[in-house]
Amino acid sequence: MKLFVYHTPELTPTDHNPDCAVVIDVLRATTTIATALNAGAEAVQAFSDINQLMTVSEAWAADRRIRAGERGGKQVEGCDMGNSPLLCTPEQVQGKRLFISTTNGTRTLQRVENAPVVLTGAQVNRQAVVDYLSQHQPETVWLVGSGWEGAYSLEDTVCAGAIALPFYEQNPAIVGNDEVLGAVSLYRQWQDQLVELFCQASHGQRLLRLDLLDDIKYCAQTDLLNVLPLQVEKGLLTLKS
Ligand SMILES: O=C(O)[C@H](CS(=O)(=O)O)OP(=O)(O)O
Ligand SMILES: [Mg+2]
Repeated sequence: MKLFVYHTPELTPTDHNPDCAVVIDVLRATTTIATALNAGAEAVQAFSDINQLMTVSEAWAADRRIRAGERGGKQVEGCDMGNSPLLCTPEQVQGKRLFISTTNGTRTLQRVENAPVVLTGAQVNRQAVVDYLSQHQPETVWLVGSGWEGAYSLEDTVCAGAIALPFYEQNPAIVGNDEVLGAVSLYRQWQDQLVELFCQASHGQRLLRLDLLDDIKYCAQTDLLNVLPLQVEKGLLTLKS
């Protein structure tokens, strides 16, 4: 197995796909996806285009769907919620499909949708991702951060390091690109102070300006949820059983 870390979807190679792609958007899309599925959502369907989300979700009865639309950290008009994982409670999502479109994470999912295996990872389900990779040993694995509008995001790369660390410690030869070592080093440095790191990050600063410190604290909880979102068809994620 070779691990490659890409800080943003724009930095991934365009001429080939990996055997397995792990989409990472800690603040907040992949944290929200893991939380919603853990809370009993039937599935999560991701859209990079909000208008397409609204059209496709129209076919679902209002009591069987939740429209989660976010741009710039704020809820999109006409949606039921924005992108906060704290709203994905069993009472809200049980048995419903979460239709989600966010600023960054849903674009990353689109970028890697043709990979044979697509998973979503966040700090909250880090171990579930590690367990899958350890068990299945894909030949090439991309850990793809979502960044922010094409720019680097600390929180996504530190999560990539959290996933890569156990493999690197077991066999340094798994390193596929320099970014893996950078991510592992970042996580080693900050693993016990993730809230502090996230609050210093540009993304965390944006969320703090929106009074969303509780979201940051929730997203920083390592291995909170033993769930693994798996793409079963392009853009459609369910729990890996
Ligand atoms: O909803 C979020 O936290 C972000 C948007 S922003 O960076 O807060 O403006 O979207 P995501 O796609 O989860 O990075
Ligand atoms: Mg993000």
